[in-house]
Amino acid sequence: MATGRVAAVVPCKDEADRIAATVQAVAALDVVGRVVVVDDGSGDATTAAAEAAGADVVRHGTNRGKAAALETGVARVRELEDRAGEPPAALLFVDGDLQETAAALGVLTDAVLAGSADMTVATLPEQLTAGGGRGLVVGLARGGIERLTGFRPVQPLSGMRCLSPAAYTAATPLARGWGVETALTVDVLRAGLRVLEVPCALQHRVSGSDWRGQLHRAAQYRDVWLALVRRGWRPWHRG
Ligand SMILES: O=c1ccn([C@@H]2O[C@H](COP(=O)(O)OP(=O)(O)O[C@H]3O[C@H](CO)[C@@H](O)[C@H](O)[C@H]3O)[C@@H](O)[C@H]2O)c(=O)[nH]1
Ligand SMILES: O=C(O)[C@H](O)COP(=O)(O)O
Repeated sequence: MATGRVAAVVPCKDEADRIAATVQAVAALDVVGRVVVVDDGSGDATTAAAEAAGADVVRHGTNRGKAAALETGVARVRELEDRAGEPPAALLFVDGDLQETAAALGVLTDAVLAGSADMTVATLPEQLTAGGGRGLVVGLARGGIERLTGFRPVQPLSGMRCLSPAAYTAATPLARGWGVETALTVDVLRAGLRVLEVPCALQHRVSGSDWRGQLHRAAQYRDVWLALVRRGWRPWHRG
């Protein structure tokens, strides 16, 4: 019986307006037994909003990036589950900005709990709000992953993932910052485990084309590039 066997980890920074709806939608999934939110040094009321929504919240005193927030969240899950005496059957990584659409995440857990995949990755439909990206970061991650593993992901940066304990172990320590998703896919596949992309009706806050959005993409590009190079990818390798 899968009820309550999945532990959700929600990394977030400055998501006070969105985190409560996200937590409530995830907690309402039968398969989810625990929701841990990691407030990654927010300057707003993210912690209070997540606690009011019923999440277990851990807070970073200063911002450490998404990968560090995920690691903190998994450590917290382990601490809580050790006390309860039963480790989770799977981990569910959830971005804090999905709000009510996080209710669609249940489909990610099926294949992992059934043992037919070790990591599932959500692919998102077209977003209601247009983004300001030109596909550079996505292209870098997709090509790099394909070069290193032979697998060509549709949405390589998607952070909504369900992992078996073996998949998480294969990917730790996690790659830094925004490199985490790209590295997860490479590391899990290289461990001989199975990765499956699963369509999921999610909507998230997309980055715009203003200077803030472009700065964000520059940081994503840097982190994905570093994650790939540290795994043996070389920029002059076309792919
Ligand atoms: O320092 C930070 C910054 C962001 N976040 C949280 O990380 C998640 C994703 O960040 P977001 O700003 O929404 O990034 P996007 O560019 O929209 O994200 C896309 O690309 C990222 C990889 O670059 C993935 O992590 C995301 O899942 C994917 O939606 C959100 O919950 C954030 O609150 C942190 O925990 N720490
Ligand atoms: O907006 C996005 O999808 C991400 O920030 C990636 O940007 P990109 O379009 O430059 O790959």
